[in-house]
Amino acid sequence: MSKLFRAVILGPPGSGKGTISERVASSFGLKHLSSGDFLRENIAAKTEAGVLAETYIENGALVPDHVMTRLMLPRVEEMTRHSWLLDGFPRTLAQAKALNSTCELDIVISLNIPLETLKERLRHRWIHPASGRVYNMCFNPPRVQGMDDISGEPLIQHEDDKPEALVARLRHYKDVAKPVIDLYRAKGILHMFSDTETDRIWPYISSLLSTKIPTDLGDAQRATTH
Ligand SMILES: Nc1ncnc2c1ncn2[C@@H]1O[C@H](COP(=O)(O)OP(=O)(O)OP(=O)(O)O)[C@@H](O)[C@H]1O
Ligand SMILES: Nc1nc2c(ncn2[C@H]2C[C@H](O)[C@@H](COP(=O)(O)OP(=O)(O)O)O2)c(=O)[nH]1
Repeated sequence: MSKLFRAVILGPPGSGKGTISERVASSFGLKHLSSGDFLRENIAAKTEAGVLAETYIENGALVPDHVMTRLMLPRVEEMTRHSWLLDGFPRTLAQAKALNSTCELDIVISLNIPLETLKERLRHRWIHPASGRVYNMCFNPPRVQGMDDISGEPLIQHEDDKPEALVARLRHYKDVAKPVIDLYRAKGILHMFSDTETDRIWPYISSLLSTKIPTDLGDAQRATTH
């Protein structure tokens, strides 16, 4: 069997992690594992971890490391036959160390997007809460204003995407993410991308992954996932 490929995508809220992860998943056949989606599934299913996490998320706080690692590591460990891209985890140094002890990463993609761009994007971000589908009223608007394309249900805006909450949230992200980025830089697997537009970053990420991912992997995995 060809070697599996394991990647992490890092970046502040609104940097395009979800958007780029979807492109990586469909172009290279990697599984997109999103901590936010996984948390929402657990909250909806009222699992023990979901119940624990809910209050933190409602208050705009990070879920404690021990809850996150208990939730995410088994999910990562069971992916023994698939290549994957982790989005939203690890978020702290403790989570990054826990992930290190579970698996070896091939690359870490880090998105470096100017603050003004992030503020502008998140101001226009609307979400379908049940699925986590994300829209942007300028970049990828829904087909019908205010409604999810698939379910037709109403879209909402996160309280913490509103301008008042944003600046503090972005500052907090920077403090927490810096040691994680430093760790991956020291390991020599960090690739940083800076721009204001996902469409300009994407060709660079795509060509980087084309050089790193074994050529037969994309086809083999696509054949098993679709
Ligand atoms: N690795 C993590 N560690 C701690 N809390 C997490 C983690 N991942 C997600 N969360 C919690 O779940 C919430 C939703 O996560 P999600 O990644 O979907 O959205 P977000 O914080 O708005 O980030 P982004 O805007 O980057 O997508 C976060 O605000 C946080 O409370
Ligand atoms: N205008 C503009 N908006 C963009 C671009 N890339 C992504 N977006 C939108 C989609 C979302 O509404 C918002 C945040 O993107 P996301 O993929 O949810 O980011 P993240 O929070 O997962 O990191 O910004 C982009 O390049 N330009």
